[in-house]
Amino acid sequence: MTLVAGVDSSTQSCKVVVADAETGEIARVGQAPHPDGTEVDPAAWQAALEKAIAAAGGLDDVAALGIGGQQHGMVCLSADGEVVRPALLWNDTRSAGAADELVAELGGPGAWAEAVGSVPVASFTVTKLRWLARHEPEAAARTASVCLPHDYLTWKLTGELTTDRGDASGTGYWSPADGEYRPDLLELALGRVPAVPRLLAPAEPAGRTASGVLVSAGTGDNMAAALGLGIRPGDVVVSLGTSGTVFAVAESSCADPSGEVAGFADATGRFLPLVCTLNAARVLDAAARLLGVGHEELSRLALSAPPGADGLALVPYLEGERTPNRPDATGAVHGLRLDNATPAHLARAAVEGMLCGLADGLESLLRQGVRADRVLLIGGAARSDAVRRIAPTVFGRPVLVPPAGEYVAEGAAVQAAWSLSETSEPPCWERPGLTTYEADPYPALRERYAEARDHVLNRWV
Ligand SMILES: Nc1ncnc2c1ncn2[C@@H]1O[C@H](COP(=O)(O)OP(=O)(O)O)[C@@H](O)[C@H]1O
Ligand SMILES: O=C(CO)[C@@H](O)[C@H](O)COP(=O)(O)O
Repeated sequence: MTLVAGVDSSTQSCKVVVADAETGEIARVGQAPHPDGTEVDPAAWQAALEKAIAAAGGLDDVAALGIGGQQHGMVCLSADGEVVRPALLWNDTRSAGAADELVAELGGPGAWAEAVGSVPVASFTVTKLRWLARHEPEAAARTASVCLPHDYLTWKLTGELTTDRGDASGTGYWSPADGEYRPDLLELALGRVPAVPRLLAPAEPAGRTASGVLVSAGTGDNMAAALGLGIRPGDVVVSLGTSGTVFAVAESSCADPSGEVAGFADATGRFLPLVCTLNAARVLDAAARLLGVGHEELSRLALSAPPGADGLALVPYLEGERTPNRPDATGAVHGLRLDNATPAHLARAAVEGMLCGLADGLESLLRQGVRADRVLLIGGAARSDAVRRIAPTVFGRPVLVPPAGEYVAEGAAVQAAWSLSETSEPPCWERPGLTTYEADPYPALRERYAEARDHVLNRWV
């Protein structure tokens, strides 16, 4: 039996799975936490990766490894390969002003959608480079090359600075439609063109570790999840991790001038239209903290309240929001009355509010012509029974839930096996059984959320 390993170096932690390269059967797993915060020293990701690999039994019997990583993070390297400053992550919103500048300078959102398939907001790497040039000119001057979190870890393993089309498509300076970098946009942002990772073909190896383990190209976490689930056109994935994402695999590229849908590339040569919210699983973390309960009790409370929480509506912009682009917004609770001022109603409103943000994202995808024959629900918050049972009410359609698993890491392992086999398409591993959750739609809930979502305060200055 040949074993491969896959990694999910995500916002909150690093997860590793070791699997059979032919069947995908999981043999071992490991995990290690990441530091909190929206800027992180990449050395912390490397330390967590080493711990998670050790927890997964090491790589001595593994033939290939792939790295899936949180998208967009700006990793700046000096000429001698030192990290110039902590990486700004996808959920850092300090470059929101820089994003507005760049959008205006290129000629508006439509120009960016045409150039790179997406309209940059603070999450995108290109806006972080502009912020660096304006606010940390010395660090900008020392930046010889810029890469992404998964590129950094792959580089540390192989000595090669490479990337893949999936993660490159989230930078704001690589075009999914053309398959090329846009050095003009790098120069617009930073004032000069730094070195960028060499782009690898989907199954092209990045190199080998010192001990000889083959390392695949790696990719962004959502692209890896699509691989891990084996989704096809017609499938839509709702991922409820630190970020909330709604995405699908498409045969052609997308360019949404509204900026709601990011026109990313996937890890196989196709495309990955995606909507991302800053707020997802941590909305439920916050609600549990407010109520002084754990996730199981929060779920029980939420299910004990009626759909719509008797008019209590929670707007989940706890970290600002990316879609809609409200980087300075805060969360809000509306419709509070004596009869709905209960822990159960607040728990229900938190689940419904979080899901409504993703339901808006699903509608944005549909407006771009994406087919949603099936909606799959994954991510940490999908472990919640309340989330699984309430999601069909909010989405107005059934949701299919695979067994709790690390589908980003499994997708990275699929890519590792693909790099070993060098076949034209990735290996088709046996997919887990899906549990269907159905419920009566409750349109008034979405109408109530639409009434509430614009009535929020900006963060306290
Ligand atoms: N049973 C649960 N109910 C609700 N949230 C949960 C549950 N289990 C884990 N979570 C939350 O899921 C999040 C981690 O999900 P994960 O997909 O691993 O995030 P990421 O990949 O972004 O690091 C954490 O915020 C955690 O609190
Ligand atoms: O920014 C995006 C997608 O555009 C996020 O999906 C990040 O890739 C973070 O992912 P998680 O840590 O939430 O898995």
